[in-house]
Amino acid sequence: MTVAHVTGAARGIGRAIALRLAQDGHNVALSDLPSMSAELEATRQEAQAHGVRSVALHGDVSDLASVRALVADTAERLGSLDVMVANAGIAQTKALLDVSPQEYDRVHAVNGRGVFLCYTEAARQMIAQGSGGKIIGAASIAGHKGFALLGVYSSSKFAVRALTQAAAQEWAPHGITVNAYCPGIVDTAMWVEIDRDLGAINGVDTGESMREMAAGITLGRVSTGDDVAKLVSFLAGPDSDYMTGQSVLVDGGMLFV
Ligand SMILES: NC(=O)C1=CN([C@@H]2O[C@H](COP(=O)(O)OP(=O)(O)OC[C@H]3O[C@@H](n4cnc5c(N)ncnc54)[C@H](O)[C@@H]3O)[C@@H](O)[C@H]2O)C=CC1
Ligand SMILES: CC(=O)C(C)=O
Repeated sequence: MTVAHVTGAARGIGRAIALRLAQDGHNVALSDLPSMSAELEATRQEAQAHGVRSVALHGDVSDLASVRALVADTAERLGSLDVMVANAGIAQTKALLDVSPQEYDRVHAVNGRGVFLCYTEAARQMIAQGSGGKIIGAASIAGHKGFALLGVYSSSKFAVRALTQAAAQEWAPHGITVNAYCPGIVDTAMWVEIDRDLGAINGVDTGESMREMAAGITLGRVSTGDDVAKLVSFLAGPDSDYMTGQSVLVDGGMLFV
């Protein structure tokens, strides 16, 4: 049985991925910030109901010591690390002229450095194990197009795509594939926050910004976490063995690139 680690697994897309990977038969290590421990434990219990082993771990993906411990604990408690899903991320909805250098750094610390640390620490473990692996990161449609009022967030997601391409080339000799998923508008707590902040900036009612963005979705609805989890299930399994360095849109047809 393979072992998958999912960061940011307490809620939203990470939770959906955790449950789908458990359903697929992976043993799962699920991690999130300590402040999310109740939600994380609920996800872990749901995952375990699929008949796999599961552990809940706490850590901050922006911190090297923390990510090292997450990887080491996964291998120690579940026997190996075969799939890393670097899902944790934060949003920021602000005009560029209003973003302080500290605010810029925080977004990149979680979304950029966090993915870098999860990718590299997972790769070190997989290389030591000697049996390859699958590394998967959270990018976004905002990693394909810079969105107004989401400029710093968008730049952090472009970074994920670049890291994914470079890592794929560097670690192919070790049998490790590296790919990213690029959701569009997913109905999670993150989008509730973005909708609220866009509404405040543009002076429109709650829900209006999401409705406006959703109007551009070819398939006519916003995404669920499960829509994204289906793609991650494929990327984590053997059917994607001949795929690496890709950042795959799963956006209902918002961007055509
Ligand atoms: N919701 C959306 O429309 C889209 C989301 N994404 C990306 O998908 C990923 C998941 O997004 P959602 O589930 O919507 O977000 P969310 O805000 O609902 O969940 C994110 C999870 O990550 C955790 N987290 C945040 N900072 C962390 C840190 N420093 N260390 C460890 N965990 C941390 C949070 O506690 C939370 O449980 C993110 O990377 C996001 O940027 C990409 C495209 C669209
Ligand atoms: C949260 C996110 O990535 C977008 C584009 O909405």
